[in-house]
Amino acid sequence: MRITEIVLTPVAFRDPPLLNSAGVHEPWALRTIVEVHTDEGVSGLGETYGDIAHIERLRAVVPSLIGLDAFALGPMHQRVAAALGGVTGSDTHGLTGNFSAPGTVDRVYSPFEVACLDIQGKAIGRPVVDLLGGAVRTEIPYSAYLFYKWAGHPTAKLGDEEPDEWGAALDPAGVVAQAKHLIDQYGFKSIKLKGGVFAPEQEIEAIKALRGAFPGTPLRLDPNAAWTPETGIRVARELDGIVEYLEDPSPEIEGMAEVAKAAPMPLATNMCVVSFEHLAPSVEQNAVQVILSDHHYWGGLTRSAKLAAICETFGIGLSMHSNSHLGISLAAMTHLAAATPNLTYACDTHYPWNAADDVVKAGVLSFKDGSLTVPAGPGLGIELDRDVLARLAENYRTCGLLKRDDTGYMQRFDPEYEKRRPRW
Ligand SMILES: O=C([O-])C(=O)C[C@H](O)[C@@H](O)C(=O)[O-]
Ligand SMILES: [Mg+2]
Repeated sequence: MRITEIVLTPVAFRDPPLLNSAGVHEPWALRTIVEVHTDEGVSGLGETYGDIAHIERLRAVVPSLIGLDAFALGPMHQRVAAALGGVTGSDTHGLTGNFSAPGTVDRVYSPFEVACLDIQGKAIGRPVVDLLGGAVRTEIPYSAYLFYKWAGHPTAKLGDEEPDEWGAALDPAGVVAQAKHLIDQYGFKSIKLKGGVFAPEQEIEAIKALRGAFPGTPLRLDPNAAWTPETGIRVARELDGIVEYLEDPSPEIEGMAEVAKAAPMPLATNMCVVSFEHLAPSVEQNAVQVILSDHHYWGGLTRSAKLAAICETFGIGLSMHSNSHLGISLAAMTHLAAATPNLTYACDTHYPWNAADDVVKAGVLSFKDGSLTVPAGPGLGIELDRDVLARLAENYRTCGLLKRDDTGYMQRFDPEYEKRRPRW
């Protein structure tokens, strides 16, 4: 079953003004939809970042994948590495941390691997989860992903925004209201708050307000490395018994290791351990106790399964990370989570913030009690909505954005704003 054609479609979809330690989300989030076609008429889908440097790398490797067997994933990884040669420039996206050449190969390979697994599943009439070892669970819990947020995107200056359907969340009461909104709609049973926006005292207060409003619900706080190790230790002690893990309190493996020595709860990361070469130094220093896997940068679903085995070997917990994404990514995340026994935490997803613009036909990916049922159809079990795809591709052509730039967008409204890590 040979690959005959690969179509890359960059898309843009609406994104609310979600705040984080690097700035604020722009009005459009970018992704690339990957379609792989074969000589047997079976096609597969993948989804990845939409930043221009990443798209250029995807384009650069496509010719070397034409003619390859859709089952030849090992050779495919080698071909991607060879086509990228000595990777230069930055392939970072958002707040996903350290750039490295092997990590870039894994990022570029990932959507092609997912599309080929979709093809393989369709060819043998089985869901992708069966290609990953079979489902150890069929309902995949996701967490309510809360963000501090402006009421809407400003027109010219901060304060002139038209409120969107979510409204503002700029203090503990706003955060609790947002949690209620998300939980009422989706039924989530655990909560993550994206922090690193306000001084740690306010974010501790917000977590305590969530604890009061949702007793017994597992909570997490993620300031994306906005705190010095000293601040990280102070916050960790304040949140003892309140959060199930603290995510990326401080920058780098060394900073996390320092916090970990004193923190009463596990530390999690999607910033300092984001590629296979980061695992050994992290294990040596016991820097993190939970890794947020993400198939978009761990090299697809099969390499994420390898990460899971390494975590099991070293007694490291496993959770799942997300960035702004659409339903192809969500379906892939769900199959992976279903096949990964030691993924014991509810997965992150940005999907509720972007669901209105999904390129996947409605019906399959619908949350019940905070969980998704693993799609049962062959492959990823989803279908592309070509009308939506065409609309989002047109958005991409007209939106004027070529890469994610949370800091630059923030500076339009606050010229003094600087990205600082750590800030407190
Ligand atoms: O857990 C995380 O660090 C993320 O989800 C990274 C994302 O870039 C998030 O901070 C965002 O969307 O602003
Ligand atoms: Mg994180």
